[in-house]
Amino acid sequence: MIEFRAVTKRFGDGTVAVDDFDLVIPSRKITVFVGSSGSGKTTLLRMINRMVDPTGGDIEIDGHSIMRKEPVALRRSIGYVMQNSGLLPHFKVIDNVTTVPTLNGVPKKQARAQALQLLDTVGLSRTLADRYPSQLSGGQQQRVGVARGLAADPNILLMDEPFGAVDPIVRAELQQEIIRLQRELDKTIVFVTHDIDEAFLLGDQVVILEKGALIAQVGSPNEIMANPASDFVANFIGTERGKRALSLKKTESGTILVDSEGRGAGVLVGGSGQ
Ligand SMILES: Nc1ncnc2c1ncn2[C@@H]1O[C@H](COP(=O)(O)OP(=O)(O)OP(=O)(O)O)[C@@H](O)[C@H]1O
Repeated sequence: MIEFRAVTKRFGDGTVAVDDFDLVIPSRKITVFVGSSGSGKTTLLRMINRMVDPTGGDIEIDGHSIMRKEPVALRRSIGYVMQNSGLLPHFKVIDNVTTVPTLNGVPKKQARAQALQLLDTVGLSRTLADRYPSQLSGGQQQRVGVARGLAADPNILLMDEPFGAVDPIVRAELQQEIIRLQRELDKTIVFVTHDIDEAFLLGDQVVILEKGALIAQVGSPNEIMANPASDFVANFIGTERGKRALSLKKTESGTILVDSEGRGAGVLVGGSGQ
């Protein structure tokens, strides 16, 4: 469990990116921070592994304050995946994946064998191990980024808009991979996105943020959709419009669900749609 307690981050120029933030992030679930640009998502994420230190409050992991942990060791014990994969361009795929375990003292041969297994885990062929990042597609690079994030076998995996730069089809594949990986590996994943559909697809817990990391609403996707806490949330998640504003329409052949444009979106199953 990760717990934020009254956490504030004021940067040197006076910008308050995070203002008095409280949240419990449950273990072995996916928590998604979603909000518009500048709402403080990345700052929240980076405070978990001390890439950014809070200026107020405390963050605990399993009851222990991160402020008492050595930042470099903490950072190496938590997986981090960022947009554009963050791979080292002059390192081969395999060396990108083994960097952190090697720094942690894992013998080279063992680190290499584990890295090859991780390529399997993220759905990449082992034949790509000796390529350089520029010789991979964007989606393959992101998979390597995920393998690298998992390399030290961390309990916590932080993901900062990891699929922002890939095309929608590859993005959908990668989203399914994350759902599968979470089920298989049982990690605590904290995921940042500005895409509410991605947040609802991946999140067990979704945290909708306004400027200053003010929590507009926190809950499961179903809770938020069924009961938006404010007009801001309703507007942000699009309950009034688009594919989330579904209504029943009677047709000659039965009752169907239509979206706000009147396009067929599905049927109600279980008899109530007839
Ligand atoms: N190093 C810094 N110095 C000063 N201000 C910063 C710094 N890093 C971030 N900020 C500011 O803090 C606020 C929150 O930034 P943050 O990157 O956390 O937002 P975000 O929600 O992740 O945005 P995006 O979706 O655009 O990545 C913004 O106003 C940003 O300009």
